[in-house]
Amino acid sequence: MTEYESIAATDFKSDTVTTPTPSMLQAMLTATHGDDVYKEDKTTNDLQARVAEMCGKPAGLFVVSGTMGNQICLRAHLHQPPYSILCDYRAHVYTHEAGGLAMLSQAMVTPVHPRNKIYLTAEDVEDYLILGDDIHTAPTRVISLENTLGGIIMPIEEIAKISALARRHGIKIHLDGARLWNAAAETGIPLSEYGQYFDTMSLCISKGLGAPVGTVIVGEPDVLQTANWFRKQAGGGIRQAGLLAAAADVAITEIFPKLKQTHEVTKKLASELEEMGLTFQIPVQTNFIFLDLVKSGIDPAVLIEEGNKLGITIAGARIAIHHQISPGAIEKLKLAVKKSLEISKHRQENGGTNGVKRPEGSLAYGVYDKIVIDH
Ligand SMILES: Cc1ncc(COP(=O)(O)O)c(C=O)c1O
Ligand SMILES: C[C@@H](O)[C@H](N)C(=O)O
Repeated sequence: MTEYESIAATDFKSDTVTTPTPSMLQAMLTATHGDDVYKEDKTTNDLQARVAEMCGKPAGLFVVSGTMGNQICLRAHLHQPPYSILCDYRAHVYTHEAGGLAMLSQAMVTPVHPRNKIYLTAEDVEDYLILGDDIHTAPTRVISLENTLGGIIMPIEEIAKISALARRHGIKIHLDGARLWNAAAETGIPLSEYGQYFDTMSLCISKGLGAPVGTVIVGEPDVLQTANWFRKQAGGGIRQAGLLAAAADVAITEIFPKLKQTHEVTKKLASELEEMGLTFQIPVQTNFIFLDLVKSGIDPAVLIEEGNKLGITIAGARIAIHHQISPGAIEKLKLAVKKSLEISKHRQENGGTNGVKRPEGSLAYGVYDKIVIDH
């Protein structure tokens, strides 16, 4: 396969920017062209079966995005409002899915702050479950976990305890597994071992795995049939889905095995940034580095600007590493950070402020660091 350089080679804003490899594009040319709304596309059906089997689940459904995957799984678990969904206060399903839980599911959310400030524990969850039928409440009907969350791997022992807690109370449990591939690659734990603890899981193939489009949700056939109904309702029925499924299939085969290497690149960069005096908001465990710009006194606007001058894209405190990031871009990122530190030091030495302060108690999550630039 000929060497190529992706436009994502210099883009640190997310791992969603990964672009299809030549082999993915090649596979698209030979994909089947069945109509997936009628379940007639072999390439799509084969992908769904492959991911379901990897996760130890009986059924899979190909959808166009992680947001759709999460929202239709969660909606499929909900039957009679009032009800609520319990999740981490930073969870993507709560913070970055356009209010879908309120609008599509008409659900209340119980956003929980982990005591350890890193990942939810069974103790955290148990303290906030809404049980019983008190008419003042919206009982918890689904627990939604995220692994990885901000690159953090949730220990499977904790997942097992939370799953047992959910099942003890007849509560459904969903995993936003947009980056479960990263957790599995880093821990060596098979997807199927994670799958045993969840009623549904949503796995994105369009992030670190690099497919152009697509997520596969897995679970029991009846639940996915209901989810498929909501997919269709949202206009998510896909005609010749095989073109996209073919690329996704190659992404799993070719890029999933490379994720561990991406994590090593991330950790090496993190240690070099630490040597420069940087600190991080949360531990670096997979493919994300969350710089603590407040502690280091770096103004995010300066960091973004210094990156642009060097021809790389930095979005803020979160540095996302993926398989298409070039070694040259890594060097430029370190230079941008070095320059930003110098500018901040110069400002402070001349009586200025570094212009950065974080509202109390906020742990920024998502694409941009939610900090106030106090000009
Ligand atoms: C953890 C997590 N879950 C779900 C999603 C949603 O995926 P999509 O952007 O494909 O809707 C994202 C973002 O891409 C994410 O980071
Ligand atoms: C922005 C957010 O939705 C996306 N999932 C990301 O991690 O970049």
